[in-house]
Amino acid sequence: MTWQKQRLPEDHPSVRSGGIGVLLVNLGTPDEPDAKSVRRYLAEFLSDGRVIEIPPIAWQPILRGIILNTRPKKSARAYAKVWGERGSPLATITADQAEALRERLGTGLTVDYAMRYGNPSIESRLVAMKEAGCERILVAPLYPQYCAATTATVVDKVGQVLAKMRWQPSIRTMPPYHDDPAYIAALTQDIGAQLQGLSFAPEVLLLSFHGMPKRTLELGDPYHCHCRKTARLLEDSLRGKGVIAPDWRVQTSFQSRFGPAKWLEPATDATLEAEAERGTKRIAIAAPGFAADCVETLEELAIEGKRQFTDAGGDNFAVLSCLNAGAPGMEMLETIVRRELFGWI
Ligand SMILES: C=CC1=C(C)c2cc3[nH]c(cc4nc(cc5[nH]c(cc1n2)c(C)c5CCC(=O)O)C(CCC(=O)O)=C4C)c(C)c3C=C
Ligand SMILES: [Fe+2]
Ligand SMILES: [Fe+2]
Repeated sequence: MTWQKQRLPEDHPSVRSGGIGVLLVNLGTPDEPDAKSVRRYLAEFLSDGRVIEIPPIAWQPILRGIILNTRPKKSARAYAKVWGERGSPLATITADQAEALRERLGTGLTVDYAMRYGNPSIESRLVAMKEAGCERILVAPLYPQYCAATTATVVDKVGQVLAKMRWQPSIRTMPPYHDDPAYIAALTQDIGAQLQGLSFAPEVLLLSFHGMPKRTLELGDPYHCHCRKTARLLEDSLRGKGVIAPDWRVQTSFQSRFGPAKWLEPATDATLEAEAERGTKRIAIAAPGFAADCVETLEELAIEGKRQFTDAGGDNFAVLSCLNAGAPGMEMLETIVRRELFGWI
């Protein structure tokens, strides 16, 4: 980034320009694990028409009258179980990913992170990057599988922020990377290392993705297909590299159902129970669709999932960590980000 003072009239404001930035974006999380903070976060998240595809006139009374009076208390209890010294795991890990990427890309680039809902907001970070002189910004939604409720809403938000700027930076957005060889290789390496460290040999490796209303698949959202393709490529890679034994089964499921509508199936909780009931004693779960561990992996899978599996008769249960800011995941992110910055750096 350059501090351009050359040949400006004395009374001309100084402007920073010429910089290039990368903005990592994840979903968002409450500021604190209490009902008030969770309520504020859920109110923003669940008011997004990309997330709840019901007309606001019908949805807002349900949201304000029922959901925001019941769910925050329950969700806050889940967040409290996984909250770390530095705060929400999702925010902490995303900050660590930005730091690690900054080190890998070198000092010539500005690397920051934002949350689609909550803090730090996309608006605050984009404005800060522009003020720091970034004229070109790569926005990188940390979602391997494209989904309107996640990827598209980040791009929508960026558009809303740009709409308020007189002097806009040029923007690129990182594409989904569900079938990128760098992503499959990172998962293979990371999952392989974690499986080797287990004290038991699983009979089943369950790949659990965040769910979506089934209707979105019928409306043309590629999310389900992206998840299925990731699962297929990952299983092929794990088998091809001898990471998993030939007799292990690899299953795919969808977690975190929200509301009464039909969601993608099979559901993770039902799969865990069904596996235990058919006699599976040892299971490992990976969540390849989450770039960072969060309440959905650390509480819903690691705590609730374990209870569901063992209550139904299972013995050994392990949830593997997400790629987070570890070397395989950061290697992948650096590869993809450098590719998307082509021509800019
Ligand atoms: C990884 C992709 C994700 C998709 C697709 C997704 C869709 C989706 N989610 C909800 C509702 C909730 N999700 C919640 C948490 C949450 N969701 C994702 C990711 C995806 N969501 C993450 C990374 C997180 C964790 C956030 C954290 O702070 O750790 C929650 C909040 C928690 C709770 O109350 O259970 C809700 C609610 C919908 C409705 C949806 C698609 C329509
Ligand atoms: Fe979600
Ligand atoms: Fe959940």
